Amino acid sequence: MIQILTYDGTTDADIFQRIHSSSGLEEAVAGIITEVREGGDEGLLRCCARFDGAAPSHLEVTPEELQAAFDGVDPKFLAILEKAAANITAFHSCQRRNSFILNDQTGIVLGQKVLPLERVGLYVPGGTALYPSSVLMNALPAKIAGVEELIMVTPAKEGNISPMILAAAKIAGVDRIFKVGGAQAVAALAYGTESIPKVDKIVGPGNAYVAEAKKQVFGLVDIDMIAGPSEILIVADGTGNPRHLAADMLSQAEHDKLASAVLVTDSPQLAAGVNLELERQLPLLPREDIARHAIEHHGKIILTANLETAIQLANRMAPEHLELCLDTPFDYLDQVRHAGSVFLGKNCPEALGDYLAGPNHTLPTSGTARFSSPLSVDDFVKKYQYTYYTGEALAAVAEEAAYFAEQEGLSAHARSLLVRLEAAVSIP
Ligand SMILES: NC(=O)c1ccc[n+]([C@@H]2O[C@H](COP(=O)([O-])OP(=O)(O)OC[C@H]3O[C@@H](n4cnc5c(N)ncnc54)[C@H](O)[C@@H]3O)[C@@H](O)[C@H]2O)c1
Ligand SMILES: N[C@H](CO)Cc1c[nH]c[nH+]1
Ligand SMILES: [Zn+2]
Repeated sequence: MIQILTYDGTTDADIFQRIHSSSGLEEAVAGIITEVREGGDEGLLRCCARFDGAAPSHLEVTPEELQAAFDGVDPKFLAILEKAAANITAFHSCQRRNSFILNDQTGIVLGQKVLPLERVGLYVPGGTALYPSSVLMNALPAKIAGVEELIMVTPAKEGNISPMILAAAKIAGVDRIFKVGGAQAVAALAYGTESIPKVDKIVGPGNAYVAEAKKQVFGLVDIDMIAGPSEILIVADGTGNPRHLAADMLSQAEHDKLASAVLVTDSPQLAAGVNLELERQLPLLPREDIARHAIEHHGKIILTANLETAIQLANRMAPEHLELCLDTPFDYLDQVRHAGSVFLGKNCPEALGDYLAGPNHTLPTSGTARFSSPLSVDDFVKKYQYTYYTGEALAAVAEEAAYFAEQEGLSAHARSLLVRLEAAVSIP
């Protein structure tokens, strides 16, 4: 069902879909942002009525609503959410950064302070599928970083948010939750309204409207990344199990018609076997239409001469998720340069990472793993640096620094360096 390509060293590495942008999207989103910036809550509610069918009767989820939702969720699911939260917390706790002080020169103290962001907005998608896992993956690193106030927004259907989403928010310690989604929610977080406080940074995945809104408000606030459709690239040799590999490809294909699933192997037998398995398993999926579209339009099976070439190709593609379905995957890990998250061995389906393993599932897509990283505690802190010199320490370097300034033609800089010196009698 997928065309099997033989890699000749020139196969286009630009296989993953670029960030989706439809015509008119930019203008439509700019209009929504203006409506919220100028109209505040009124503009926001108008947009909710227009794009989500109805405006919620009240914007903020009350503590009673939150508790009732939590109490209504299947206890088995609550226990799994708690377990996922514990694993995500354990992993992300290792990412904490310390401030430092450098005072190895007499009379000089240098330092860098790491501080949590004060207020962060978390977008949780709520259109076609529900992602309580994304609540945990985005909120927990923020809590670990020490963010003072975490504001969540998500679309409400008929005035209500899914109890599973609310339960995940309660477990993760989200501070306030608002029943708004889409570009209007991003605008409200960026500019603030009477009800929704302005935040310093907006994180979380969303559809094309959400992504475009994040792009347009970047600069006024920070954003995490523009996440495109899901991607998986599997490197496997002839010992791979076609049934398992096809299942892994379909796990990401079912996210989105634009999702990509790629197998790179040195085994023609495995390639053919996975192809047959894809066709066999697709009709078993409730989201067959989405997964079939993704596989048929953005699925690839690529044959390489050996595994080293397979990994070189993976590096060129810089996939969001990379599975090394090999018997000795650690032998190959050092060859990996560009990927969002790597899954090692034959017992590590990528879906483990979506929910439970602990590493983050908000990852760079569309080849951006070449220069960007998974969402982490780093996304929720900022730094400032500081410098202290005694008079003696300044005197020891002032002339050199002033000379440097003169070379740049900046004599006021030079003057400020020399004017404090004891011997600065000639400086007026
Ligand atoms: N990368 C990740 O970690 C990750 C995780 C979960 C979800 N996702 C992605 O997030 C996306 C979720 O999208 P979704 O649509 O289900 O939910 P969403 O919440 O992102 O978008 C729904 C909102 O879009 C707005 N909207 C819809 N049609 C509109 C229109 N014509 N004009 C203006 N606004 C409009 C509405 O306000 C609606 O509430 C998917 O693409 C999914 O793959 C990614
Ligand atoms: N695989 C998605 C990111 O590409 C994240 C996710 C959430 N739930 C299931 N999967
Ligand atoms: Zn997934």
